[in-house]
Amino acid sequence: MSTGTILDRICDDKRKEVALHKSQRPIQELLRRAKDQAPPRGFAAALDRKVAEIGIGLIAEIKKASPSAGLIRPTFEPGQLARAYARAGAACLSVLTNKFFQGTDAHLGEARSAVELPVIRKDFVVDPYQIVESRALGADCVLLIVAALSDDELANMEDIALGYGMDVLVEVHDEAELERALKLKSPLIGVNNRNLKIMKTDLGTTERLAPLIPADRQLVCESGIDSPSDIKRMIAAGAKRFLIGESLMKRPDVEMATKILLAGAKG
Ligand SMILES: O=C(O)c1ccccc1NCC(=O)[C@H](O)[C@H](O)COP(=O)(O)O
Repeated sequence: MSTGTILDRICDDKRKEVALHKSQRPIQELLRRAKDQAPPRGFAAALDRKVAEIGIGLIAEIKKASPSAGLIRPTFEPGQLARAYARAGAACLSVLTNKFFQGTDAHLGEARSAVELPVIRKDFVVDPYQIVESRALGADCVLLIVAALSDDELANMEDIALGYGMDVLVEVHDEAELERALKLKSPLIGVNNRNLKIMKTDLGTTERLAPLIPADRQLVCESGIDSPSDIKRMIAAGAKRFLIGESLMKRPDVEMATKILLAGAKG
């Protein structure tokens, strides 16, 4: 019988998957592939540019399914979705490569090769091997979830990612995790509004944590943003950068839905 949160379950599964990958693809091979990649596209810089240009930096997520919502988008073509998001004015893409979200590593390459936007590999990193693997797949940024890692693991994996020139999005859910995140070097601090214990989103999380984020860090408001009024509320709390998946993925016309969200947030 499984205990703990969904995060515990996903991370336990990921540890097994990484052990298998290590036996199939030795680290030396990944190191070579990571070295052969073109340089990262500059994820944080792309967000900054969009914030300067239109006031909002959107990380638009390519997400087929999720543990909380089940199947979100039955018709799913990462390249097409990436182009739709790019046309609508997203700054960056997030691509879920985790099987709990019906994501695959191939989705990342398909989305990234379709556009010029930087891409975060959205997965559950539990081992430094996955940082090298992410770069070998072409990722421009990786996610480190504070709740899933020790301080030493966070610092080590952040160093490896920064060494490749990738950006790192450090994700927190509460004050204690934020305190730990601020010991790291990365400027991008993701505040995830999704409570993984009860699987509900609460925008009050960003409202609570935003004032605790120093001016030299950039808040990324993650999860549960459904409408222009949600974005307006989060802007009032101090957010300019957003990670949005489900509310865009469930619309048949993703480009139009993204344009409406971005335009409505300004008005
Ligand atoms: O989305 C889930 O159900 C979920 C469950 C367990 C761990 C993580 C989960 N989501 C990951 C994310 O951070 C979101 O995909 C991302 O912030 C976008 O959120 P949303 O706009 O609510 O799809």
